[in-house]
Amino acid sequence: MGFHCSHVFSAHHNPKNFLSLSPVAAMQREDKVRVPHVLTVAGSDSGAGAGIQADLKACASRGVYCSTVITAVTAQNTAGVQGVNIVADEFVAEQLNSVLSDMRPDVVKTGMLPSIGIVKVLCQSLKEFPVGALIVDPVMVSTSGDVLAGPSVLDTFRQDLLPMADIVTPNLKEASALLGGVSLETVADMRSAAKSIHDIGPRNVLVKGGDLPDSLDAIDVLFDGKDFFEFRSSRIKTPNTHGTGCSLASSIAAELAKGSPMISAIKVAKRYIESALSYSKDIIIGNGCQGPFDHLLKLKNNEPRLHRQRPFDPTDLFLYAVTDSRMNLKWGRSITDGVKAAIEGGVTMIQLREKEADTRDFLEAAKACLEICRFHGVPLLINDRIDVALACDADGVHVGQCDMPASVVRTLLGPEKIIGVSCKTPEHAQQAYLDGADYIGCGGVFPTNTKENNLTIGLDGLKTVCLASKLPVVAIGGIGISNAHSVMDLSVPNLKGVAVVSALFDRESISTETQKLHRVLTESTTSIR
Ligand SMILES: Cc1ncc(COP(=O)(O)OP(=O)(O)O)c(N)n1
Ligand SMILES: Cc1nc(C(=O)O)sc1CCOP(=O)(O)O
Ligand SMILES: [Mg+2]
Repeated sequence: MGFHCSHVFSAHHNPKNFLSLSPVAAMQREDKVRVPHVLTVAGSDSGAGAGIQADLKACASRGVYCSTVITAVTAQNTAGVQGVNIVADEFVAEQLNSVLSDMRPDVVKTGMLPSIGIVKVLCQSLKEFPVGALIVDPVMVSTSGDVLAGPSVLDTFRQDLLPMADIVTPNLKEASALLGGVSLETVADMRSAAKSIHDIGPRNVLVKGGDLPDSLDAIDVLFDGKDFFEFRSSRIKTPNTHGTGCSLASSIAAELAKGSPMISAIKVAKRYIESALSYSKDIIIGNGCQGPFDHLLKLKNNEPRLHRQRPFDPTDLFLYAVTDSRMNLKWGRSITDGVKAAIEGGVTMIQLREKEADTRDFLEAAKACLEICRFHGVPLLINDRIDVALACDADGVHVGQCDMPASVVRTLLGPEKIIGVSCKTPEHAQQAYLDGADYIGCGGVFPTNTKENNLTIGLDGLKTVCLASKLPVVAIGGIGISNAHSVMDLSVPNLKGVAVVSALFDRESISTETQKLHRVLTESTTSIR
């Protein structure tokens, strides 16, 4: 700590001291991972659709660290720009010094550079602290038509900044402004503009044709000084395009920081923007005519309360129905019919265990079951198939000792989803807890024909695991109306209920059997709730 403090205090006087690590600090870094890093030098957008905020989100989404130097603070929303407060040149210089001297970004990406002084201090800083690549997004006019960098800055752009750039990414208006107002209406015009801008000095020029009239696709043209490349993506009908320019440039910067060559970086960045726009095409933020999009592809999950997953409640394990494709086939039922009947009978949790189903059929069935379960407030988990759970946004998964480790599942599914792990020993239960599971399934309590070669641990085995477990437990294996009470009567802490396959699904009436079992559990001498 002392080491860090002394450097923070000395930074203003001698920023280069940041770089001289003590041998101890250097050693501490040996086994650490250095992450790709983009520094964005841009303006703040209070509406957070564009500028610094878009850059941060785009880089985070692409898995790259992003530091920020703020050149202006704008008062901005989905209707337009209401005010701009330009940061003093000296303070932009100080921010640049702080970041570049210590954090050594791989790539610098520029956005709004609203004054000649700011462009000059940036060029000076980059000469002092060279970086792997410089991406210049020549932001001049906001998408709402407001001027963000006046014509007076253009000369400094052309003379000082563009010759240092690895790539410059103008839209049609910006390309035209850089070239003194030429008209750009066709792909051929874009090509010739890219060539002329290249003559100013940047190594690559990407002219973005999003505003090109009469074009079904969004066409961008790259000139690398030798060849032309065209990038096409489908034009997504949405008002939520505010910040696409900033985000594209940041995403290119992010890919370059990861070590991609220029063409792959542009391709990946364009694909990312296209998917994010398509995902966000119907979201509503603000009342203006151009909304932001969802860089992290998460906002749409905020469905109405009825359709949203609720937090895991251990009492959901009380009567846990596990489906079986063979039993459904035997009784001529669809998965959804089985699920509906079990819910009608009073189950408190459902797991789709469809070992034989084709992936596509399984996914479709899972989506349909999820709709039914969300409507009734019953959590729906998927057995084994993390991919299916992710694809249908199920409430969670159940995995066994030979399936994907729960720690990996947790990383893939995130903190909110429910994860259950099959355990037969206290050691399994301890590991499930450490791996971030929410509950354990413990069995086979009794012999079963449903799962081949399943080890029966008996009531004693169940008791041992329950006593050792730090997680709630659901008992499984050969449990039905005739023996459920003996499980409940164990009256051990953590035992919250029973999970059942054949006693519900290998029966003529699923709902009747479910009701009967529910009654047995409720009436059992010791309430485990
Ligand atoms: C609630 C519950 N407990 C245990 C299991 C068994 O899971 P696993 O050991 O992975 O075996 P399969 O079900 O995949 O055959 C379960 N599914 N549910
Ligand atoms: C899927 C499963 N897992 C078990 C375990 O011991 O982990 S026993 C089992 C099958 C449970 O089916 P039934 O209720 O028909 O006996
Ligand atoms: Mg399994």
